[in-house]
Amino acid sequence: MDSPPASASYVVVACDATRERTEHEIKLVVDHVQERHVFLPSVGYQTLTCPESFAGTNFRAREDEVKKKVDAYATKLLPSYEDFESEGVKVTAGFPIKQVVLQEVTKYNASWVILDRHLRRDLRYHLNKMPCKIALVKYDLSLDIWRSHYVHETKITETKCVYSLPKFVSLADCHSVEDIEDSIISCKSYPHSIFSSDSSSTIRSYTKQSSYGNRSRENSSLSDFGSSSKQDRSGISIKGECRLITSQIDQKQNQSGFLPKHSDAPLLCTGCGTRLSIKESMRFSYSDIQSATNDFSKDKLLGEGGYGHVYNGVLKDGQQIAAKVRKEESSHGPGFLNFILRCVLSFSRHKNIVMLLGYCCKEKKNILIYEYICNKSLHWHLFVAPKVCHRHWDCKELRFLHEECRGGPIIHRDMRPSNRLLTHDFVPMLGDFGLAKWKTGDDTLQTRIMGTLGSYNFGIPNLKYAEDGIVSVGTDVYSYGIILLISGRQVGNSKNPEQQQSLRLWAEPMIEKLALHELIDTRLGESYDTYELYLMAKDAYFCVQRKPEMRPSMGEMHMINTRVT
Ligand SMILES: Nc1ncnc2c1ncn2[C@@H]1O[C@H](COP(=O)(O)OP(=O)(O)OP(=O)(O)O)[C@@H](O)[C@H]1O
Repeated sequence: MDSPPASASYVVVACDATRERTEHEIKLVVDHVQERHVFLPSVGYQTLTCPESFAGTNFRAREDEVKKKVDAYATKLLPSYEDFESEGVKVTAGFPIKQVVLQEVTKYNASWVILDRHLRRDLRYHLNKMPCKIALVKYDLSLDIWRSHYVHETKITETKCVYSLPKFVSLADCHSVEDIEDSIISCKSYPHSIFSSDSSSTIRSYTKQSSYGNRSRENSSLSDFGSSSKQDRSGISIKGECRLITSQIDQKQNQSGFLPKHSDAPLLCTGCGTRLSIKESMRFSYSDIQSATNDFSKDKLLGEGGYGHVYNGVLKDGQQIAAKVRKEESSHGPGFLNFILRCVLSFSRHKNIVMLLGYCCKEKKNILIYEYICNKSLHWHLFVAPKVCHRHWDCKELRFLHEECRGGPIIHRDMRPSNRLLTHDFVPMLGDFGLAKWKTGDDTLQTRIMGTLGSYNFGIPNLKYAEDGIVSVGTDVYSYGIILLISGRQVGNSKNPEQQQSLRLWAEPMIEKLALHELIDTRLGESYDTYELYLMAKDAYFCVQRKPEMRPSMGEMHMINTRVT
């Protein structure tokens, strides 16, 4: 392990200042961290209450305007935090957040960066760019340590949380960066005083296991971790602890049926430890699927869609699967062709697209085997158990389908909340290619859609499509806009095109007036991010433009969002 540079005694705390709770969090840090540098990047849609609205303005010109306003807001915000300066804390406001964090870490040679929970989206960026230690404050003020030591090489291939502390590190007793480390170690050495007994978080419970017991001592050896490793009272080094925790996670997974080989596979979800291992053969035997799903038992049934029943299962090597069993049995004819088409289209490999692991055909039975996505669908989170407005609106997967696939764009045609599956980190995964089409020729796909309008597409598209049955990539863009609009709001039967259209008519004037809070379901309370709400509303507004040519492409959406956030 590399030692931090001798001069480094700064902790950079990066917060999104538009959030109400942030002030409490900042105070928590400021009250206890002396002679540290607190950095406060800030953006806010309130600054955008300009007389103009989104309406009738060129999309790109509007974005430039937005950036100027946000910059002005950041400058205005600084004086209100001057009090902190007298307490030996430096406050900086700036935009875009991630670049200013990087700038401040470099300038102050900071040894720690603590990101507030709303900056989770930038975690990977920071892990890639910064050599220092990195932690993330979670919703319950507990702390995830993402890097606990200095590194030379910051380029990472995989991000995963090293360990979690169920409470915000008690900074009251910390007088130096080393103390923070000590605090972390001692938390782990005396779990009963610090760790909650809540076992809902798997990482937390792994951490709890790893913090005491003979095994942890046996496994920690100073020679493993370099001479600069710090030791706690029981002789456990920080890095040793991290390594130990990783092995404990693997051990835990093995206990729950994961075999060693699978435990090396890349993590799909850092929340629950689900992994994805790709098989050598795409063809699965029927008996393997039968035993993985307990012979397609009812308690393994995840749900039923138009295509068939979907069962959860665990393969022999520990890989979790979702097996979609086609309702209509066929070994030839249109039904079988549809099965083949789904297979082919599902091969689109992207980190935000549910991966098809393979297929299984037995006599007339056709089964598609997908990776299992562990945290239900966006539909479930919005309508069945709405709690927090999560950032689920990245459109990377659509950009990939529309703009990055070899052989031309793929139009998904079935974008709806139930097709956006989520991990415990709320990473969206697009599933179900049952209606997808390769776009051929010019701007429109001259294919009349089979099936009823209602069952075809949740966001019925493109009024043009509804009228003459022609789809384009703009169809997906429209559906995506509708998904953004319904976020946090139950709109009755989401398959009903008339309701979708009235949702657009209802939302448009509010967005134009920037009365954005009125868009949000009251059940969400204060638990949403105002700036994200602004971005969502803006994106939705443009995506559901009546004329497809007025809608942005997914590439433009992505570019603008990465620039603004
Ligand atoms: N890969 C998966 N991982 C976890 N759950 C899944 C997966 N695929 C589907 N499910 C769940 O199974 C249920 C049925 O999914 P399915 O995709 O068949 O529904 P659908 O979108 O209505 O289907 P269709 O478009 O074929 O009508 C849903 O609750 C969905 O959340």
